[in-house]
Amino acid sequence: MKLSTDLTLSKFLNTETLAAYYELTKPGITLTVLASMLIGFILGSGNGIDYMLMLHAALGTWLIASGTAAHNQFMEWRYDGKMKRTQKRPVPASKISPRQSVFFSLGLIIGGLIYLILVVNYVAGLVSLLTTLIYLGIYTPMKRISVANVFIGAIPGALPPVGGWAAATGHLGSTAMWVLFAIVFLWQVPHVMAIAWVCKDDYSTAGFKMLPKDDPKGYKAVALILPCLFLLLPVCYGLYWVDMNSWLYLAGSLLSSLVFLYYGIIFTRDRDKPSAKKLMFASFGYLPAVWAFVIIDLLLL
Ligand code: HEM
Ligand SMILES: CC(C)=CCC/C(C)=C/CC/C(C)=C/COP(=O)(O)OP(=O)(O)O
Repeated sequence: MKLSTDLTLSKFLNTETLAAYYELTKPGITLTVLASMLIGFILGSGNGIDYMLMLHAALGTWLIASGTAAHNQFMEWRYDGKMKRTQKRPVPASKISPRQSVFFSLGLIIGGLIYLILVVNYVAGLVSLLTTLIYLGIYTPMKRISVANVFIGAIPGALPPVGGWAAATGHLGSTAMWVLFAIVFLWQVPHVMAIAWVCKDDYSTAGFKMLPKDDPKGYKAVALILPCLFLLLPVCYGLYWVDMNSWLYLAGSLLSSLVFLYYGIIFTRDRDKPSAKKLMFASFGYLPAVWAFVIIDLLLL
């Protein structure tokens, strides 16, 4: 009995298995989610940041966000196995079994939720629970039903700054918090549409509906992307308007939004994979840039 426990433990602890579990948590997306939560926490804190509380909020959010991302990979492993982009993920590549991925992901979700409720506050816990439920319960199945999934997926995507705000303040009533929500919500539409164009064939082979129907020339995709890119300009102005940040943030975020818009316009003109790829990379840079301007502005001015 002892020997078999030791063998299971040593198998679990070998570096390849640990790397596979880490990959199951979608580290890139999860880290950006964590950064968005921290921005909500810092702005929600006003002048006095409680660093200990911030650390607890980060740990709880990291646990539940990782678990949520891992559970999405469990739910989609058969479809992921059909796409070039995702077929090397741990479950389709048989590095982790579906059963192991369920235990691991549910453990992280439940652990993170309890941690947030007990150590941070129940509002932050409830926001995270709502995030997980919308992402796994509505968005994930909807990806195979309708392109409207982008507007549903954008809700859990944009809730982490709200969770951060709730963690710092214990409540949800603030214009600045909804401005943060709007920035991430609007950013996701070009982010997702650009990726959907780049991975067009892959997504349709796996049966995902990520692009508008009957849109071979990409006009419908452009109609979704451009309004969001234009709206990011006044929405970014919102944080300056509510006095959360000053001119340095304003200049940096408007410049970032203009660069993002520029790549949106290039895509509007060309509507092909190379221009979609450029827009996709611009989307990867946009949020980190805006968050960096929020922080630099707070530190310097
Ligand atoms: C409906 C919403 C979203 C969809 C469908 C989506 C989809 C994707 C996909 C498919 C990729 C991989 C692109 C590639 O293979 O090159 C990606 C990359 C990325 N996404 Fe998103 N995403 C969404 C929302 C978000 C949110 C809310 C965040 C974080 C706040 C985020 C952060 C990132 C980051 C950092 C990357 C690049 C690194 C990586 O691939 O892990 N995404 N996204
Ligand atoms: C605090 C907390 C619970 C945070 C969780 C937030 C979270 C996981 C947001 C994900 C946003 C999103 C829609 C990603 C794309 O997933 P996808 O399934 O389209 O990506 P894929 O095709 O690469 O699997």
